[in-house]
Amino acid sequence: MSLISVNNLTKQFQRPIRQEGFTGAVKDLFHRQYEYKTAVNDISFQINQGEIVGYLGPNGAGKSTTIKMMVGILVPTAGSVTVNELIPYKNRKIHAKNIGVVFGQRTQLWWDIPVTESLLLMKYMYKIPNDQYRKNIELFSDILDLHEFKNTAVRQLSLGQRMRADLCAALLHDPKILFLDEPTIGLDVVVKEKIREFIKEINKVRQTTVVLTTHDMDDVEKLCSRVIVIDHGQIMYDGNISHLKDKYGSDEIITIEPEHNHDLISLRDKLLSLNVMDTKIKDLKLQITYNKGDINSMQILSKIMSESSIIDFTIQPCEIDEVIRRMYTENSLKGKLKI
Ligand SMILES: Nc1ncnc2c1ncn2[C@@H]1O[C@H](COP(=O)(O)OP(=O)(O)OP(=O)(O)O)[C@@H](O)[C@H]1O
Repeated sequence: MSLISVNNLTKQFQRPIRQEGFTGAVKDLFHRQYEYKTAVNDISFQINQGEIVGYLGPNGAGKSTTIKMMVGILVPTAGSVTVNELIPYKNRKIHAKNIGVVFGQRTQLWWDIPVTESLLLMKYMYKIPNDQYRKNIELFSDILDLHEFKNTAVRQLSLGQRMRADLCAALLHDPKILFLDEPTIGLDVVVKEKIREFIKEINKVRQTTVVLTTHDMDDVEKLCSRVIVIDHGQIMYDGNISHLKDKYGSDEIITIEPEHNHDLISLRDKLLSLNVMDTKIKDLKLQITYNKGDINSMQILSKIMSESSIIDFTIQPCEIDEVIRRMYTENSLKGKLKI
C-alpha cells in the first residue's frame, strides 16, 4: 500500500473582491463579493516508501498548497489525501510524529535561543528518547557540520546554517516522510551540495520518503528518481526524468574546436549533408545541434574527423530546466497536455 495517497484532491481559496474608492469600500461593508481561485484541481498520485519525489511547477502552480494539505495545515475542498493511513488535517498530532517539514523561507526553530537549545526543545516536544536523540544529534551534526554554530542564536545564523539546523530539527524524531519546500533556495553551491548529500544519505540509510518542491533543477537531477509536474493546479507529468528528457529534451549540442580556424566554414557546409538541426560558429568553435532520434554523436564526429583535425570537442545534453520549460510552453500553447 502507498505511503501517500492523493485522490482527486482539490483546493479552492475564497478571496474578497475589493471595490474601488470610498463608495466601493462602503458597498463592501454591506455586500462583500468573493472570487474563487482553484489552486489544486482534481489531482491524484501515489507515493511509496523510500521514494524521493520532486514536485515541480512554475510560480503559483499549486505546489505549496498540495504540500500544505499533505502536512495537514490546509483542509481539502474536495477529494482526499492520506499519509501513512492518516488523514493529515484530522489527525494532526499523530501525523506530526510521522513527518518532518522544512519550508525554505521559514524556520521552525526558536529565533532567540542557541541552536542546541532549540533542538533540545524539539526533543521534549516530540518526546524523543535520550538514546535516539544522542545518536541523531551526533550523526546529523557530523554530516551537516552543525558544530561550528551550535551555540549561536538562530537569528544570528546565515541562511545556509539555519537551513542545516532546520533539517536536523525536522529529522530528530525519525519521521517516515520528509516534506521539503524549496530546501536550497538562496544557498551557495557548497551548502546546496551538503544538503543534497544529507537528503540522499537519510533516504538511503533510513528509507525516509522525501517529497521536495524546488525551482533548482540541480536538486531534481541529483536527488529525484521521479518527478510530478503541476501547472495551473493540474498534473502535467508523473514519471521518471529520463522519460521526460526523451520526450522534450532529445536534442544535444556538440561543440567542436578545429585545429585550424579556416576549417570552420567548410566544416559547417559539409555538415549540411547530415540530418542535424542547426549549426553555428561561435568563439572560433562549431556548435552542432542535433536530435538523438535522427543521428548520433559518433556519426557526426566521424564525419568531422574525416574532414579535419580537431583539438577538442564536448557533448552537452539538453538541461532538465530546458526540458521543463519546453513542457510548460507546449502546455500553454496546446491547453492541457496529454502524456
Ligand atoms: N491562502 C490563500 N488564499 C488565496 N489564494 C491563495 C492562497 N494560497 C495560495 N493561493 C493561490 O493559489 C495558487 C497556488 O499557490 P501555491 O502557493 O500553491 O503555488 P506554488 O506552486 O507553491 O508557487 P511558488 O512556486 O511561487 O511558491 C496561487 O495562485 C496563489 O495565489
